[in-house]
Amino acid sequence: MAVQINPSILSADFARLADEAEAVRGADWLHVDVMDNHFVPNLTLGVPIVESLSKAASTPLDCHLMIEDPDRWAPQYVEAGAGSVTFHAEAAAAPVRLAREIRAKGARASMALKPATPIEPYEDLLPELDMLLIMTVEPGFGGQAFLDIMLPKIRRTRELISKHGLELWLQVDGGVAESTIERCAEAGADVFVAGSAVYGKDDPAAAVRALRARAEDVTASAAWACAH
Ligand SMILES: O=C(CO)[C@H](O)[C@H](O)COP(=O)(O)O
Repeated sequence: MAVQINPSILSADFARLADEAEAVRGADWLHVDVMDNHFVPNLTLGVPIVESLSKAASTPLDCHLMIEDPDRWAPQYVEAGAGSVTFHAEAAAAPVRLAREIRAKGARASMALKPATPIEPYEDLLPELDMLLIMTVEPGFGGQAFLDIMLPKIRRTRELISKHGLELWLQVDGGVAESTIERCAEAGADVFVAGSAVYGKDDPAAAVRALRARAEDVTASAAWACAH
């Protein structure tokens, strides 16, 4: 199972988005944080910017919708060119129907859990998803400290994925940096979102390579990866 590094454009210069996308060439996906100032106390960007960025960027877009009413909006992000769309379990009225609609429109369907939301109630939904995102900060802002208390949830989620024999990607987002990525990889994550740890560096592409190397080192010998 390959490690994936997804730089979050929340920490990029929004006036130079196309250039910032090119600055992380070699990354697997560009993580796009969509915030509506209702689901989270911050406001970022919407469908028109995703549509433009999807045409300008050579890296596919992984859109993380931190918004109310994703049942209405998520399909529009697929139409705007996102290759993967993540909605929040806490916000979706009909998560199974929504995941099926995202897939039917041709994108990968993903669901996110805030730190206080357990994975267990969603075990039966996992086959409907291509990726599960575990937030390792409270969503809303970049540059927050990684929440170590999320590591057991990452472990339990990896166990559920193995138990059901699923090809589900397990993404972590928030405070992921060279100092924390190894703990996430050891616990079972294989897709890593990093904002300030990439765009906060002088050479963002080198930061992506450094993060990847650390995660790959751990994944090569991690019990969960060997058992897979
Ligand atoms: O979803 C997010 C915030 O809600 C961001 O993707 C995340 O916080 C990335 O920033 P950083 O790596 O600096 O923590």
